[in-house]
Amino acid sequence: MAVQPLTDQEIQRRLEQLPGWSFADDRLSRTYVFKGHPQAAGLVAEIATIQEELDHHSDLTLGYNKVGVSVNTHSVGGKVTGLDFELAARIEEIAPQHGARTD
Ligand SMILES: C[C@H](O)[C@H](O)[C@H]1CNC2=NC(N)=NC(=O)C2=N1
Repeated sequence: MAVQPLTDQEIQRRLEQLPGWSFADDRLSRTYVFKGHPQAAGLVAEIATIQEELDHHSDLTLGYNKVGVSVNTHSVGGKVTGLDFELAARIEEIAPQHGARTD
């Protein structure tokens, strides 16, 4: 079955498994905070690899010690789908390895 937008209720249910992520303006978002720039940049590089593997791409912002991730699914007109949650879960798996703060 083709990818479909999730209902608000389903989004809220899935967000319970992703502490730190939020839903607003039809996007899933999270900011990660690091000790410094190399760690933040390292996460961005690994996210890029995962995004190519999934063929699903977030908007990333790299600051001095922060990485912002924001994603929805263009092919359904910019709504949140299971693909966005799949990417978020993959990023959550690797962020601690780059020293992302857990607070
Ligand atoms: C052709 C290519 O598979 C599509 O454009 C993919 C690429 N990455 C994507 N990323 C996101 N976030 N949404 C999409 O619909 C999407 N589509």
